[in-house]
Amino acid sequence: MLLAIDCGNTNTVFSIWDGEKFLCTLRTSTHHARTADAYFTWYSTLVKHYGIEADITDVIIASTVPRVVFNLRVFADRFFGCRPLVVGKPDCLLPVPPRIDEGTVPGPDRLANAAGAFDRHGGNVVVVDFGTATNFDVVAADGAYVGGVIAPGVNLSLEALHQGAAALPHIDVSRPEKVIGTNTVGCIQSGVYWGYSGLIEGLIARIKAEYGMPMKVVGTGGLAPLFDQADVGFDAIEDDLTMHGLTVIHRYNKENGSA
Ligand SMILES: Nc1ncnc2c1ncn2[C@@H]1O[C@H](COP(=O)(O)OP(=O)(O)OP(=O)(O)O)[C@@H](O)[C@H]1O
Ligand SMILES: CC(C)(CO)[C@@H](O)C(=O)NCCC(=O)O
Ligand SMILES: [K+]
Repeated sequence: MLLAIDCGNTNTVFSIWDGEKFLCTLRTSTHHARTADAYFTWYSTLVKHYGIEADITDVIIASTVPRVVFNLRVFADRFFGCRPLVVGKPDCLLPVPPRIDEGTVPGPDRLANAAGAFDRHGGNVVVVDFGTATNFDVVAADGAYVGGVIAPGVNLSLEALHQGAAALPHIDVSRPEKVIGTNTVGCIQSGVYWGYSGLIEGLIARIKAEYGMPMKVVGTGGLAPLFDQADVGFDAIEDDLTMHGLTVIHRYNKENGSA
């Protein structure tokens, strides 16, 4: 069985893949100082709690935080006796290499999104991924990741507003009915929700115009369903897209002798 690990700047997600389906998904905050033993204590407690019989033979990691990879390698080696595939490292093959400016190191999560989107939709896709940042990942007809957009994430924007403006409280993002807020919270909610909806809609329109061919738009990440309520232009919402991409990359490496 495969353990797929997606380390974002905020959260780290583990999913167990039995070759056909995900048996479970576990989430913890990302901390570079977390040791291999701490990962295993957390992991084994939850796997036992869910009553899962997991015989892990393979591990694949996509990390946007380079420093966490060392302890995750130790974790894979110590507890599963395997050398993990690390997306973005030279020994991890990609089904299709990215086509971006030389010297650019694309986020491994974006490479996984591209592989996952191509497998499900066959290219000419833009993935909109809501995490710490909101990234738009453009996947060409042949499955190559060809770039996109990085915008400040929704929760990061709210936090920045709270940090930078003494009289503004911290609030959670939600969909206000009205655009014209009549209290402070309502005004902030409108600015972030309707402002961000405009950002998404506008960027999708500009990406499509520049790309020049019909594209599918797939939303993923925790806040995708909330923004789908504003009809920003998603054709599909797939909350497991990054993880699915990791299983695709893993399978490709197995088939091509690199894992
Ligand atoms: N209505 C909401 N308001 C605020 N946050 C929400 C809401 N719904 C979901 N979330 C957040 O979305 C997160 C899940 O998003 P996701 O895993 O895509 O990104 P992340 O973990 O925040 O970022 P990264 O992947 O960059 O670490 C959850 O941690 C949750 O806090
Ligand atoms: C944009 C984020 C932060 C999104 O998780 C991540 O993919 C990243 O750190 N990327 C590196 C830069 C790039 O993708 O071009
Ligand atoms: K993510």
